Amino acid sequence: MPPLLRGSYRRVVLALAHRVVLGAGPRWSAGGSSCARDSPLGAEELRGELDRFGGVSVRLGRLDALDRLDPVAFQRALQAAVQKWRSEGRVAVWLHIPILQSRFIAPAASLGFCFHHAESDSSMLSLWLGDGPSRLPGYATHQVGVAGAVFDENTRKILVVQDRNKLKNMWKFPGGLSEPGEDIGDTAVREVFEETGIKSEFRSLLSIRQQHTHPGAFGKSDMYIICRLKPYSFTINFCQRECLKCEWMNLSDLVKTKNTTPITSRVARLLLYGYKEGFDKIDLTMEELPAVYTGLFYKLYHKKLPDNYKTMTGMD
Ligand SMILES: NC(=O)C1=CN([C@@H]2O[C@H](COP(=O)(O)OP(=O)(O)OC[C@H]3O[C@@H](n4cnc5c(N)ncnc54)[C@H](O)[C@@H]3O)[C@@H](O)[C@H]2O)C=CC1
Ligand SMILES: [Mg+2]
Repeated sequence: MPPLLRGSYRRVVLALAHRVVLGAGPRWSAGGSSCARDSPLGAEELRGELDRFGGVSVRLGRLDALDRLDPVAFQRALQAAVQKWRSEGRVAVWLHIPILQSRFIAPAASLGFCFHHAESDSSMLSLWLGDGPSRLPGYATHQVGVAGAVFDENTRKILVVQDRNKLKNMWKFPGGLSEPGEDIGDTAVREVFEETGIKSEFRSLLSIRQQHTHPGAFGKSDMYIICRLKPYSFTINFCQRECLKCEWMNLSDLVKTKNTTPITSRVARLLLYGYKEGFDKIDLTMEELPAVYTGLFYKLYHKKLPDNYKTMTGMD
């Protein structure tokens, strides 16, 4: 490799080669990753970066000139840019718009852009340029709720609550929605503590329910996961805002009661089965494994695999 294409210089050359610069106005300065302008405002110029699928990503927050660009001028610039990208065979355009630049959403929509997703401070619009119907992946399809079935094997009691804001007051396991980046078991332990004051630890995953067009999921589907937790504190101090009642109930009473939801009743019976015949019959245990991406790990849940099967290679 020539000396000039070594190390950081090579990285800069490659990064510039992947940039897509376009428009009739003055050129942008190419200093570092920022897009600082070195010429007067009014330039109708948009800069994007190529992704590995052949699409172009444009982050409006990085284009300083847009602060003083009106929506009509933006629409002209974007239209010209889209034409150019289309002629270059790009398959899609991603437009990242900070919330304070939302005045550019309508002009983009008039050119065929649609919302792909939104976060609290920005939205992402996309436009498919490839042949046939769009092959861009959609965004989130489910919300994830997690409950904790906190079972005390010594007393055979199970922790149950009645929600305050529900139409019917039925016994259920304490739980709630998972936060971004939160492990399933951590959600169960956190929600149980927030709603009941009981401290517990994760033991296993017991069930997964999938329900579409769930009323509380903003039109998305709902994934509701119930975990088996082991308590290590026992004094209830329940959240009055979220719960109407909270108690340690005999597992056999929860199995019998009609004042519960079908899923709670089913999981109560599953726990009874596990208690009588061994929790290995019902538990999906968790193990952390390395992801193929360097430095990342994930949690895998499945029935316990005997150690000799973890290394076994053949059928013998
Ligand atoms: N079958 C069962 O036993 C039940 C299962 N679930 C599942 O539990 C999960 C969610 O659990 P939650 O306890 O509901 O979540 P959560 O414990 O995270 O509480 C949600 C909170 O948000 C509030 N809230 C919800 N919508 C609101 C709105 N539009 N405006 C203002 N406040 C609002 C609620 O009052 C509650 O305080 C879901 O996966 C759901 O399917 C929930 C209830 C019963
Ligand atoms: Mg809750």
